[in-house]
Amino acid sequence: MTQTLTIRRPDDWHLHLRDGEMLAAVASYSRHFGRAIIMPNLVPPVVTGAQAAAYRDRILAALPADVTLRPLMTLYLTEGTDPADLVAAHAAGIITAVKLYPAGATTNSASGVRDFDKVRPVLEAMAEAGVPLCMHGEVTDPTVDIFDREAAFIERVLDPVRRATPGLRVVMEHITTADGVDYVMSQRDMGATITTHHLVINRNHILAGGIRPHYYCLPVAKRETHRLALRRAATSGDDRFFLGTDSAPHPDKAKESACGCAGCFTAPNTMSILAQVFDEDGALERLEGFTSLNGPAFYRLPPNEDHIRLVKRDAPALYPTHIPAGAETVTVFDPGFPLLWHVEDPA
Ligand SMILES: NC(=O)N[C@@H](CC(=O)O)C(=O)O
Ligand SMILES: [Zn+2]
Ligand SMILES: [Zn+2]
Repeated sequence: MTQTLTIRRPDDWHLHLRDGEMLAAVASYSRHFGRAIIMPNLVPPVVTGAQAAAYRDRILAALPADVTLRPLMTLYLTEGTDPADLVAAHAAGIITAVKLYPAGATTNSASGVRDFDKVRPVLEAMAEAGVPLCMHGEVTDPTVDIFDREAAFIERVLDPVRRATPGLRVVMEHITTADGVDYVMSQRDMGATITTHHLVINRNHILAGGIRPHYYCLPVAKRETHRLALRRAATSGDDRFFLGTDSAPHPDKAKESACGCAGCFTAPNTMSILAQVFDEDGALERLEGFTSLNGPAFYRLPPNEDHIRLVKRDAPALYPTHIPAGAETVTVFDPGFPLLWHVEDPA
């Protein structure tokens, strides 16, 4: 028995495509998405409008001719960001948003913000010009337990910034806790992305029965009650929540290491996994809102015109377990259950 579901083409509101050989290796795996917000944490980071335009051109050059993904660029906010350059890049359509990494919070975040007062003029200019701010929501205070860093960020940074900068449109990226869900639900004019993997794994998947580096990402997956809160938020139909896969490829050598880096590579099988998750929760009719409607509404963009079709079959959809990237390999996220939903594109 097959079952089909046709939805507007989805968008990915948080994606790492990297650069060079890795970009060439991973770009086509986001083929089902219409648009993607491209994260700027390259080495060195994308900090000016000119760098964002050049990076966008490298992405477009790396995409095969039959992939229509449109990259929406972001700038990496530093304490030295020039508000005039940022506002001009937004007005010219080069960037769609700006990304804030607390310094040291995650992969390639050394140039991030240490002193939030120093970026106050930039945030005010962004509020004025309507440029959304995407935040990696974790404090970096070494005295705060890593499982509490998102909750501490809400109290110490996110809420104070929102109060101090009325009109600033904020996306709390890759929320991982019930605290994140509750905060977003208490606010207006704010969005939150939820990743595919945080709907599937909790911290036991990383740590019980052996350490599994391919499930390690930041913010780190929390306990099961938090995963269930994310599932409820994503499948609720509440338009403040939308998909940002945070697909973040790293060479296997860098993950399977004494100090393995953070990030799950979910681009290849994300839509199959999400269909499975929403199906399991009896919420298939709300999948389109999460993947294809709520994000554009927040970013004040029209939804994609075209569609993809998801088909549930008896035989699972097959995805590679690893992909080659130059001389390296990258492990594809393993959801741990068969993926009965196949993506048919074009619909
Ligand atoms: N999510 C991750 O674990 N890693 C991301 C960075 C990020 O989004 O924080 C990466 O760039 O590898
Ligand atoms: Zn992040
Ligand atoms: Zn990310």
